Amino acid sequence: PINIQWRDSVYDPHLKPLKIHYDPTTCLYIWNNGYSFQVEFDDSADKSVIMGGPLENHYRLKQFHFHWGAINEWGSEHMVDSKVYPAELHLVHWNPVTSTSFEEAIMENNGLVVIGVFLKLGAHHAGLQKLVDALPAVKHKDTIVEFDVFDPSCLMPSCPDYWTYDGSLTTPPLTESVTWIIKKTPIEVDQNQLEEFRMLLFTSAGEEEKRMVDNFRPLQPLMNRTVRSSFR
Ligand SMILES: Cc1cc(=S)c(O)co1
Ligand SMILES: [Zn+2]
Repeated sequence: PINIQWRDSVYDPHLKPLKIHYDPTTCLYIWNNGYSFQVEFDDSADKSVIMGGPLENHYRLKQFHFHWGAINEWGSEHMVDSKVYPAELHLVHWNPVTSTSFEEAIMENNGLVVIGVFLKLGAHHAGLQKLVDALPAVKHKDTIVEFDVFDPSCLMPSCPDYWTYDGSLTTPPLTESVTWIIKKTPIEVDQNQLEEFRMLLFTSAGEEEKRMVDNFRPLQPLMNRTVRSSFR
């Protein structure tokens, strides 16, 4: 993740609007992978896909997860002009044109697209609450709960503006295979919803409990990369 300096980003008039078509019935389950809680999707067909934006072709939704802090002062992976948010949603997609599976796409250039959405403290988020209500069932690492019919579009801000840059995964294998699309406008969630995230555990049942908080990676230097914006 990087600190997006608004003034260093370059408006690219060729960037198209991002097109998102998620099929709620492709939602499979939620699980605690010991790093975040993750909602997995059936990616065996082009049912939940994104296209447009900076993308050459369509990409399939595989999973989404969040990164958050122990307190509201930090938690997001990206920053905007050094402003951090209490949490960040990542929707992970892979390229079915150049790869036959997500696992293969991870190792490919342009294999993955991750849409990042900032969460800020504010109004209750009704769409998120369905997810939050399921979290007690995945409190411990390697627990899983069925979670069907959920449309992650409800977690998208209505504002179409985004930044985009080519980067890497934020966790091993850290391959430089990711096109990042970071939405400019955060979504609002309330204090109780953030606190439910912080009730999850990194640890398995029976182990000494470690709260799942601060599961974000530190900023990386931008190096010679350019951040493009879809808006002036
Ligand atoms: C594949 C993948 C992507 C992200 S962004 C993450 O945090 C973990 O795994
Ligand atoms: Zn992530």
